[in-house]
Amino acid sequence: MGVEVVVDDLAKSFGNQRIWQDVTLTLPAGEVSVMLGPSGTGKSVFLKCLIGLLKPNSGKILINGVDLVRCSEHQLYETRKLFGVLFQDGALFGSMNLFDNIAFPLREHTKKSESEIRNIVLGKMDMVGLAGAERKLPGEISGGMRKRAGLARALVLDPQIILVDEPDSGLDPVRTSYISQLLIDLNAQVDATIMIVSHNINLARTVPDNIGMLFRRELVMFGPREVLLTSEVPAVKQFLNGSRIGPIGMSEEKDEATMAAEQAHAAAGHHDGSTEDVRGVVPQLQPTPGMPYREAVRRRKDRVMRIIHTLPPAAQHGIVASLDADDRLRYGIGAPVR
Ligand SMILES: Nc1ncnc2c1ncn2[C@@H]1O[C@H](COP(=O)(O)OP(=O)(O)OP(=O)(O)O)[C@@H](O)[C@H]1O
Repeated sequence: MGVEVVVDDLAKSFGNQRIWQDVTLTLPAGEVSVMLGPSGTGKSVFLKCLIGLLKPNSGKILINGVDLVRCSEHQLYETRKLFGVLFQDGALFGSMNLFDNIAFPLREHTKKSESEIRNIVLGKMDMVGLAGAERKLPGEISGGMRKRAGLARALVLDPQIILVDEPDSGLDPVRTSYISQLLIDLNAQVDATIMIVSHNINLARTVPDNIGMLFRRELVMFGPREVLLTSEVPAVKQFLNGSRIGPIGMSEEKDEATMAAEQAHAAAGHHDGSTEDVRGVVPQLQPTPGMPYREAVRRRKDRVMRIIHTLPPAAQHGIVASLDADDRLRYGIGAPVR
């Protein structure tokens, strides 16, 4: 099973440009989490801090008892072995075919024989739906296939934590849905802790167990998906509906007067630019039939039911509504009122 990642009071600046501060959250072991936020709010910076590519100014990142912010180079090197990362563009070597690209970490970091490497690479390529494409060069395949290849490469060392930077960037909505399904299927197969950075609303609504959002140099929220999907916090609500109405502006922030003028414009019947008005908790993606049971589901239900009394009423309602008869029995909750 994947490992828990505890982030405590993390802050990051470049020179005197504060990116974010007070970021405190826990990525629960083996669950899928998404970090949302408008462009430029520091999602990729957060991801790079998690893997130790960037150093936060203060705070802690605890993995298996090691604080990545203060640990030795050796501990950082060892802890990094737990990670698999899919960067935005797949970060493939253009001159190597897919097989060699995916084999690269195995050849660099292990002493495995070529026949073992072949078995692992073909297995991972099959897992991401790329069987038969071993000899293709990155320049000969679509963006979606490059992402799959990047994902296969992220998987070859059997990571316990998988970080995925904007899996939807450059993909059409249909290919984005396929990659969303692939991420859930992977989680069912490998049970790793997965953190996805994205601003794709559909992916955020349907894939993760937990959602967080960065805005105005802070973590606005992080919690079970039901909390953000039912949130009345203006920035969260605006973002999840892709609307112009709310505190998020063209260059991140808006003043009160602009907000009031836009609100009045919308109230007068003018369209707010959103094509999405989805309310409440939409169903989460399930693994494709034939895939193993996703262990995170049971663990997450147990975890969320332990803290349900601390969550807002709308989120509680969404969680209870998603329970089946067996769950209700398990958690001692009565039948729904008809
Ligand atoms: N190495 C760096 N040095 C200086 N500034 C940086 C560095 N990396 C990122 N930044 C700045 O940090 C801010 C956040 O960037 P980041 O790429 O993390 O945003 P993001 O939320 O991932 O955006 P997007 O959704 O558009 O990818 C930006 O202002 C960026 O210019």
